[in-house]
Amino acid sequence: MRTEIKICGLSKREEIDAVMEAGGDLVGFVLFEKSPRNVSLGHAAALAGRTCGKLGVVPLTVNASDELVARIAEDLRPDLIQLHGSESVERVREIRSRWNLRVMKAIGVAGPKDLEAARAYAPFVERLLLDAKPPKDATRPGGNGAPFDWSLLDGFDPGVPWMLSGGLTPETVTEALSRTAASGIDVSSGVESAPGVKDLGRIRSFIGAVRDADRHGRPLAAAALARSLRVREPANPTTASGSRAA
Ligand SMILES: O=C(O)c1ccccc1N[C@@H]1O[C@H](COP(=O)(O)O)[C@@H](O)[C@H]1O
Repeated sequence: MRTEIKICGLSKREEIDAVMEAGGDLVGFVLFEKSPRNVSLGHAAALAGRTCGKLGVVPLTVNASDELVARIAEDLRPDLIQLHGSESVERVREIRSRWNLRVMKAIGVAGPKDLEAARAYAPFVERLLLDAKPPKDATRPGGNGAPFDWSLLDGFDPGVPWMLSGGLTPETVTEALSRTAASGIDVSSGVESAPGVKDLGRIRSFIGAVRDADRHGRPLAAAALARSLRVREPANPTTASGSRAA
């Protein structure tokens, strides 16, 4: 199986090139002023152009206003919008239907109740993103380089693809992939030399470690994928013309 890789908080063209060359899938642009990775929408649109459609573009927002969501939809035409604030299920549904956007909802995880909360969003999103719950005095709800207890994720199967994030690094990602069934993985701080300063070598190492894990097999993730495909398979398969298959 191929793990989906998102590298978040990019601000330079050479970072996009590094993700593309190393075999990443998604690039994230932070549209949140309190983050050291904040970029303007115009700059994000220029960087998105650099992907030439070879990487998925994911703007990250925190409780975005209608105006910002509308501008993102219009100027960026993203592959997914990452909602990393306290957006309610109703707000997620509105963003999806009113602006026709595909949504990745981030949930801060510190205990089983947070996973219950995550499940409530599952029918209305294209991805869930599980991140560490931020400390009370944090200035931002994510991008804090903090991991959480992955054993909470044992048996977590929300019925929608989900990404793991929170304090991942090139050194820890292999273990994260062996211990969880995440279909994707997201990183920001762990591929930086200082807050907001991406390190191209660490980006390459991170993506390389994920692709190595893919090559060696990820039993938990493969089993989860097989289960979800069985759920989608019709009970009485028919041919394309509608008659019962032989
Ligand atoms: O990266 C940020 O600055 C950020 C700001 C506000 C919300 C989320 C943010 N980043 C996301 O947080 C997780 C974990 O990041 P890290 O690897 O622990 O630094 C990741 O999904 C980023 O997309």
